[in-house]
Amino acid sequence: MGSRRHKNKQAAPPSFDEFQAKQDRKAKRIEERTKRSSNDVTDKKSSKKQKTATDDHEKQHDHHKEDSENKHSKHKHEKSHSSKKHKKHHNDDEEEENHEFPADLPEVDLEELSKAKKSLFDDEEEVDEDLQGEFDMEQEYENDEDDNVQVKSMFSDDEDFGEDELEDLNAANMESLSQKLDEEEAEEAEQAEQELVQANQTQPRADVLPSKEEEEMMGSGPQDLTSVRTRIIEIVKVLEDFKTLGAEGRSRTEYVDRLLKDICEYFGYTPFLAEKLFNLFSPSEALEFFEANEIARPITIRTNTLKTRRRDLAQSLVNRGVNLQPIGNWTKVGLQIFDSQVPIGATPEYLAGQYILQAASSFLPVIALDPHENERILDMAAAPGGKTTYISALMKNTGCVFANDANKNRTKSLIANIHRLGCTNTIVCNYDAREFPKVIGGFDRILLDAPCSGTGVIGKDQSVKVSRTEKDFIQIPHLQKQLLLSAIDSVDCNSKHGGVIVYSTCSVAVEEDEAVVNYALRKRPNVKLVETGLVIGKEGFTSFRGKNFHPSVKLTRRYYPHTYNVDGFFVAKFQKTGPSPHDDNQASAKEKEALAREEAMEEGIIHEDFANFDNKEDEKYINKSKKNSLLKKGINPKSSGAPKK
Ligand SMILES: C[S@@+](CC[C@H](N)C(=O)[O-])C[C@H]1O[C@@H](n2cnc3c(N)ncnc32)[C@H](O)[C@@H]1O
Repeated sequence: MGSRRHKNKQAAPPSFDEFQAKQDRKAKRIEERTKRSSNDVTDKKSSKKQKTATDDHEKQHDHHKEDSENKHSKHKHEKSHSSKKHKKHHNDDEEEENHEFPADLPEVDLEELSKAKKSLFDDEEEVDEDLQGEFDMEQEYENDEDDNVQVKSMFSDDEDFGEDELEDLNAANMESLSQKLDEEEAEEAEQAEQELVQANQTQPRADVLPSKEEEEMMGSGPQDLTSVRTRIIEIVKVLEDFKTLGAEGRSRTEYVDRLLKDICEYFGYTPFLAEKLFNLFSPSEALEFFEANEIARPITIRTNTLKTRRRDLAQSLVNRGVNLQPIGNWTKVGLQIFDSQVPIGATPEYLAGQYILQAASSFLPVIALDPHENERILDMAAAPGGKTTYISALMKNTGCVFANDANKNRTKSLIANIHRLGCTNTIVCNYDAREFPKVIGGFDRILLDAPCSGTGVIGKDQSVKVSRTEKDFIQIPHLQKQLLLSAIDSVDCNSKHGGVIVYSTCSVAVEEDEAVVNYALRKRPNVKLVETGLVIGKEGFTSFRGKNFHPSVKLTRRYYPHTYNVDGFFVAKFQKTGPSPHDDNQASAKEKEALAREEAMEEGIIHEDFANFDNKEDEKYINKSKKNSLLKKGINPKSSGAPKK
C-alpha cells in the first residue's frame, strides 16, 4: 500500500504563495503549449496518414523509437542525477537526513523549491545568522531590538495596513530564485514536450497501452513503478486529446481502465476510491491531485489573538530558531513553518496558548462563519477545538460559544485547547448534534464542520486510500444530511446580523459536499446559499455525472491540495430566511432560556442566587488548593518564602 509514498518522503513543501504563483505560470505555459500543439495537429494528422505499413517505414519507426527512448531515459537519468545531488545536500542537514527523494519526481520539484526557499530566508536573515553564532542567552535579549527590526520588516506594525508590504517583501525574496527554477523547469518541460511530439509522430499510439500478453504478465507480479509512471503520463496525454492521439481500434474506456489500474498500482488506492477521485477532474488534473496527495501539506499555525499578535509571536519564534512566513494575504493570523530548531508543539509560546497548530484549510469555514462579538454561536462538531478557539478569538471572548462533540473522549482535547488558548466564553457539551434543536436553539450562527470520509486529507492520512468503501459514501452523507438539517433548525432566523449556518468537510467527494447542500436546500426552503466571502476556492459543482444541483450551489467553495496547497476542503454558507416548519421551538434561545428558568423556579429546582459564587464559603477551598499547590512545588506554605495569600 502507498507504494509511491513509501519511496517518497518529501522535504518541506513550498509556501502557499510559491505554490499559487507556480500554478499560474504553469497554466500559462499549458495555454501556450495548447496553442502550439493545435498548430501541430494538422501536421501530425497528415504525417499519420502517410504512415503506410511499409517495411521501410517500420524500420524507421523502430529507429526513432529507440532514439527517443534513449533520450527519454537519458533525460530521466539526468533528473535522477540532479535529485541525488539534492539528496546529498540534504543529508548535510540533520533534520532531513532520512528524507528520500525519488528520481521519478512529479513535475513540481518541491525539494528544490523548499531548499531555494530556505536559502532565500538564509540570505534575508544574514544579520540574524551572524548574530546567532555569537549569541548566548543574554545577548539574545540584549539584541532584541535588532531582531525587532528584522521581524518588523516581515510583520508590519499595523497588520491591517501592513499586508501589502509584507507580501511585497516575500515576493521580492522569492522572485529571482523561483524565476530561475521556473526557467529550468520550463526548459525541461520543453525538452520532454519535444520528445513526446517526436514520439507522437513516429510511434504508433497503440504502444501506450500494453498488449494482451503484457497485461497477463503484469498481473502475475509487482510492476516496475517507473514504467507504470511513464505509462500514466502517456495515457493522460492521450486522454487529454483523444481524437488526435487515440490509437485506432482502442476506445477511451480502455485507456481509462488501464490508467485507473496504474493509478492504483502506483499510488496505492483501492480501485473504488481511485475511480471516485479520478472522476472529479480532467485526467491531467486528476494526476496532479494524486501527486499532491503524496506530499504532506505545510505545517501551519494560527496566532491566538486573545493572547498575542502575529508579529510578536513571529518575533518570539524567530528568536527560537523557527523559520517562518505569513501564510498568504487571505489570513492575518496564519504562519507557515518551514523548519524549526525546537519542537513547534512544545515551545513556551505554545504552552502559553499563543498559537495552535492548525491546517490552513481549517481557517476557511471560520472566516466564512464571520462570528460577531456578543453573539451566541454553536460549533456542532467541535473536537479538538481548532475552529472553536478561532471563533472565540474572533468574538474577543464575548458572547457565548457552545462547543459540542458527540465523542466524549474527544471533548478532553477540546477542553484542553480551550483552556490553553484562554477562551473564556465557551461552554463544552457532549450531545449527538442531531438532537440539538431539542436541547437548545436560537443560535445566531452555527458551524457544522461535519464528520467525513477524509478524502481531502490523504496527504496526512494515507490509510484513507484503502479504508474507504462504497458503504462509507452512503452512511456518512446520510449523517451529514441529518446534522445539517439539525443545524438549520437550531439557528434563529431573526438574529440581528446572523441567522447563518456554515457547513464544511475535509472531503472532496460530491456525495458529502454539494449533494448534502442540495439536499438541505430541497428540505428546507427557508434557507438559501450565500457567498462565503472567501477570496480563494473553486466554485462548487452545479452538476455532476448526470445529477443536477440547484444553480446556487455554485456559491459553495472547493479546495484541493494541488491548487492551493491546502488540504482538500469544502465550505458552504447558508442564510436562514424564515423559521423552519421543523424548528423544535421557534422562540429565540433567550426566550427559551427565560422560559426554562421560570419553569425551574416554579418547580423549586433553582432559586434566585442559583450558580452565584459564595465567596466566603469558597475561601477555605481556595486556600486549601493554594496550600496543596505550594506543597507540590516543595515549598512550605508556612515558610516566609511562601507567597502571601
Ligand atoms: C471533522 S471533526 C471536527 C473538527 C473540529 N471542528 C476542529 O476544527 O477541531 C468531526 C467531529 O464530529 C464529531 N461527530 C461525529 N458525529 C457527531 C454527531 N452526531 N454529533 C456531534 N458530533 C459528531 C466527531 O467526534 C469529530 O470530533
